[in-house]
Amino acid sequence: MQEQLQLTTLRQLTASVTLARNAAGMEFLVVKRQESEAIISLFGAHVLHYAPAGESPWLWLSKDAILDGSRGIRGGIPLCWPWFGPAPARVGAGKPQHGFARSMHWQLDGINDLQESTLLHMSLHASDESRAIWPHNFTLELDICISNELTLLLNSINTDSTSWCYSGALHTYFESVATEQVHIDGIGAIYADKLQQGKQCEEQAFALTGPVDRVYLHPEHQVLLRTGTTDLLLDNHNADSIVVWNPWHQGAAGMVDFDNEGWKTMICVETAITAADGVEVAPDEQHLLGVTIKRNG
Ligand SMILES: O=P(O)(O)OC[C@H]1O[C@@H](O)[C@H](O)[C@@H](O)[C@@H]1O
Repeated sequence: MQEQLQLTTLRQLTASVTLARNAAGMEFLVVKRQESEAIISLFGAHVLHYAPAGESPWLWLSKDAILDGSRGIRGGIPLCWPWFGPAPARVGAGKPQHGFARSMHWQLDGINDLQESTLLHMSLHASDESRAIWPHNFTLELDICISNELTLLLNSINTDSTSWCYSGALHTYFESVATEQVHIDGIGAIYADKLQQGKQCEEQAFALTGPVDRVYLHPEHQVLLRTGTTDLLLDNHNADSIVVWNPWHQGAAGMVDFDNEGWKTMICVETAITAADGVEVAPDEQHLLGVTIKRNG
């Protein structure tokens, strides 16, 4: 993966973490531990890669992902915030899909290199740039915990004098062996089908046989994803829904950063808050959205 990204090491930050840069000048944290490895971009606080040592990656990254900071990265775990999907009416027209957190530079606040895990603490603060898109003050904190499992905790803190609402997602792209090998349990049967203008549908067992863009409305806390190589458990924290997305070949062809064959070996299972009004956060209050991805059994 480090080769695909063509990273040059800048310096060792801790025993497990090095700072690296690609040819476009983007900075990355490369985590190498005894039991696992990960790569995180400071642009978007974006986890691009996670794999248990010696095993195939759990996350999918498009071969055509654009890694120059001009747009969000296709693959890994983009952070959709402070809204999911097209900007809601309360925000106004002409705002970026999935918000702005995935396409801004984040601050690295600290690294805790522990024997059982490596913790990365990152944050994004309101700025003139963010207020031009969303006129509120906030601090967004992301804690990433890397061990034999991967945890992301996204904490939305209201530093403003009035309440605001947010929605969003930990928009995880998983690597799979082939579409027919993907099985998902625990998402429930009821979903809003974004391919049918949000029509509410019901399907008892999920099968990936064509394009899907679905918001599962009554998921269980724990979702089981079978990718063909690994059975993964997703422990979702405070999500009101799970989004499942695969654009299939027609959809992928319409995206410059989605490699032509990539749709065959990916599935997005997203830990999301999609309610139209989102979650209200009062001044000085905070709200956590999180996921732990781990091997089943
Ligand atoms: O191209 P983007 O902005 O990264 O979005 C990718 C997809 O993200 C999914 O979460 C949405 O449900 C889809 O509708 C969308 O197409």
